Amino acid sequence: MGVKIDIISGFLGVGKTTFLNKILSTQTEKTVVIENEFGDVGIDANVLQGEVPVREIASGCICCGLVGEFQDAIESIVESFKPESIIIEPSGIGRPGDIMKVCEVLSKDKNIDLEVRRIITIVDVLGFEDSIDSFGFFYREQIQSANIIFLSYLREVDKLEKDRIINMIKKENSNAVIIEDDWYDFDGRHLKDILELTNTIDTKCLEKKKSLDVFSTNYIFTSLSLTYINSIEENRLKEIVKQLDREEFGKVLRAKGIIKISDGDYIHFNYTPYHFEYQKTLEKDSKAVFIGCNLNKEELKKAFSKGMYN
Ligand SMILES: Nc1nc2c(ncn2[C@@H]2O[C@H](COP(=O)(O)OP(=O)(O)OP(=O)(O)O)[C@@H](O)[C@H]2O)c(=O)[nH]1
Repeated sequence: MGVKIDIISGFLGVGKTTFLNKILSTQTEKTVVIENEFGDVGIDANVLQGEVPVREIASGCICCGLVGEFQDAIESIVESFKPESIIIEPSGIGRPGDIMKVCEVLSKDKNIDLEVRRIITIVDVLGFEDSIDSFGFFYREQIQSANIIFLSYLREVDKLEKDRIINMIKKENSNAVIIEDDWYDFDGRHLKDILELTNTIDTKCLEKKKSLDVFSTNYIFTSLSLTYINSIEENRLKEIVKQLDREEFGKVLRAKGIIKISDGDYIHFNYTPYHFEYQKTLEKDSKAVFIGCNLNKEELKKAFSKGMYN
């Protein structure tokens, strides 16, 4: 039997790693995770919990710039772990169609029996319209490739708005199962049950969704990684977030990291233009990643270094 591939797709900051963590807690198959981060510094591998081995591929997208590395990773995982399944979390600007293509090439050329079982796409209902307007080409592809779609931040919209967004998603993909309940509250078992229901879906319909062009997301998105950031005041961090919202450092679409705040605690923060939150963490390895378009990297660096001395 071939190795089953599940892809957890979705734009920057929609909840892919959170979703993955939930399903890993109930994993019964012998599984390996491939975690792809666009930035140079990986944050998500630290966040993943449990026993499942995680292979991290950073500094680009496994569907364009890092195809070779991705192929090598699959080959070595299959050879050394002999997994029953591989869960791939592409970066938020990754293209599932291209990942499917790579799996197909590996099956044909290297005789590795891989079967794309599911493409799960998570959509942030608050960011949907903005993102489809700004990044239609591949944002749409993430939705169109899915055979199951989960919705994030449902609690922040009313029923009317939720139905409006779901109708727009259906126009992009009428074949996918759209889970209309708030998955964020579900435990891993519940999510696994939902996913297993979609096992019966004929994944052949995914065939035609493979990308045909050679567009690379690396051309429009850039990232900045900061390491060894000194402590920063909580209020200063909140000020920086306001600056991010005002696009003072370019269009920052995602920021995340671990930093020390001035009372000595470390926090794990998550930012998108629609959400900002942070909580205390036991990690003590300061690092942050910013992903966006036209990033003003020098100003961003300065903002954080100012924070050190305030
Ligand atoms: N309240 C709420 N928070 C959410 C929801 N989905 C995600 N989050 C939070 O959003 C933040 C980002 O989630 P991640 O799981 O890191 O998102 P991601 O898609 O892996 O992000 P990338 O690193 O950009 O790929 C985390 O703090 C989550 O707890 C949701 O539906 N509701």
